[in-house]
Amino acid sequence: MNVVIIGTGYVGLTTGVTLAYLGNEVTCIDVDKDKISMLNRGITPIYEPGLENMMKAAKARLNFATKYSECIINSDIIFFAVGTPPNEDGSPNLRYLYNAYFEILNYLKRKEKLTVLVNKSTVPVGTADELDSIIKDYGITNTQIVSNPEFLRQGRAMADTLYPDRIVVGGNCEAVECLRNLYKPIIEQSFTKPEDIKPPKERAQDVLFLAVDRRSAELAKYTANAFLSMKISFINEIANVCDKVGADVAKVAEIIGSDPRIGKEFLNAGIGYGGSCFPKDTRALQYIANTKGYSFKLLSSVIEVNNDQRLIIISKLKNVLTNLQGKKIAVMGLTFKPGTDDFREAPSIPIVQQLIEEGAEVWAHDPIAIEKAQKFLPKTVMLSDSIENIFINAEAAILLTEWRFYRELSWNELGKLMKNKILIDGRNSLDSRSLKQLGFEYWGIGRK
Ligand SMILES: NC(=O)c1ccc[n+]([C@@H]2O[C@H](COP(=O)([O-])OP(=O)(O)OC[C@H]3O[C@@H](n4cnc5c(N)ncnc54)[C@H](O)[C@@H]3O)[C@@H](O)[C@H]2O)c1
Ligand SMILES: O=c1ccn([C@@H]2O[C@H](COP(=O)(O)OP(=O)(O)O[C@H]3O[C@H](CO)[C@@H](O)[C@H](O)[C@H]3O)[C@@H](O)[C@H]2O)c(=O)[nH]1
Repeated sequence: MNVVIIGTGYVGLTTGVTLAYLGNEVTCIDVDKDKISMLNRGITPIYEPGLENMMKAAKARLNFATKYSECIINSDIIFFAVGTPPNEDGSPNLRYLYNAYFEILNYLKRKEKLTVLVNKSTVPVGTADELDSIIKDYGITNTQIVSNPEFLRQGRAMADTLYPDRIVVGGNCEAVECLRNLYKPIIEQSFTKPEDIKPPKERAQDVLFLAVDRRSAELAKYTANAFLSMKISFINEIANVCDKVGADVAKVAEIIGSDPRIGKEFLNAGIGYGGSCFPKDTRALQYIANTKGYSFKLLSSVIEVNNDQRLIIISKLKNVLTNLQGKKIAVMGLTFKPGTDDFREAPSIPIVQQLIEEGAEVWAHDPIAIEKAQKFLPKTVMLSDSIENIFINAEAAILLTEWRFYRELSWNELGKLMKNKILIDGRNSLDSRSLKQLGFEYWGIGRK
């Protein structure tokens, strides 16, 4: 099939490369000239394991462009994967999506064959209906809009796309069948498996294809993210209770998680969730409910708990150091989670800002994103490629992103560089027992 992807970010690029790999002719369009120029040179602008290799493998069927052009006329399916970032009030900004739709209207008018327009961007309930009526007002009748929410995780985007649990398509029959056909190799798992992209260990055998109405598909995306965020905020509150009563949150999570009704995923306590989706989508769902006169109390608490949780690490530091004025603090990990170079809503940003406000001298390290960090952190933060540098004379170290790199460090040697061997693990990721044996004063989140 002829596919056009509008918006070549995490979602658009992953989708475009995958669909080309599966045998479709794909054109990826983006207004960002630098991104397209990199892609045309075979370089991926984002860090996603397996993406670059798959892009190479699909090269013959993959085009990148900055201009909407004749490819729209020839397309069977057009995906919209532009950003929907939050406005000040939490509502999603739909400017990019509407702009993209307006850009293609003139081309659609010239088309004879049916075009399926696919909303992959996360959008409020009713957006597809609204776009549908705008298109009809322009006298265009040969299009059908479907909602096809995306559930990939950054850092695992390729595996999540090739080996998803489910594919959700909301829309009317003809368009839904067109997408079922497009996704057939994934639904049936009948493609050549790339060697460097492994399926998740516990994946169900069949990929569920869920054909629903558009509004349910649109709401399901927000619901999934809100529910996962709720699990994280819930376990974080349990961790805070653990700290008060002397229990271990990892043990509590293991016990409750072994009940399949609860499930063991997303029960890692820490400094809260970040990233481009959970903070944005929880606020968007809260906003959507509010606009309909419904106050979503549980979701408001999920958001509030997450905001407070980020700064818990500062209180823990102050408990051991009394005050932070003039003290060197080593910060490990800056991206919002391991496996990505993304800083959107990274907890490291408010934490580092607060450390600076408290007068600390902040030295920070990240295994892959130290250059990018300059754009997001205050200028006074000393960013270093060398883990040793940040530990020299440090009064304490804090871990904010659980990169494997930090678990594999030679802690004995690093401890010798520090002024005080104090370690606060904001992700409960380090081996507390061996660190204590090495003489570290170790504090986790909700760990005895
Ligand atoms: N990042 C994720 O993990 C993820 C997962 C699931 C769903 N989503 C949703 O998917 C959507 C896209 O997210 P993303 O992270 O890929 O965004 P992104 O910011 O990485 O990419 C969006 C791209 O769209 C481009 N763009 C904006 N306006 C355009 C236009 N008019 N024409 C062509 N290109 C245009 C931008 O230049 C940018 O490259 C969002 O709604 C997001 O909530 C994201
Ligand atoms: O037990 C956990 C699991 C995650 N997190 C944090 O939660 C955030 C989000 O993590 P993750 O879900 O792995 O990353 P994303 O790439 O943001 O993916 C989420 O957001 C995407 C965008 O909507 C969805 O498509 C995915 O299904 C959804 O998992 C990160 O800050 C993690 O550190 C925790 O604190 N504890």
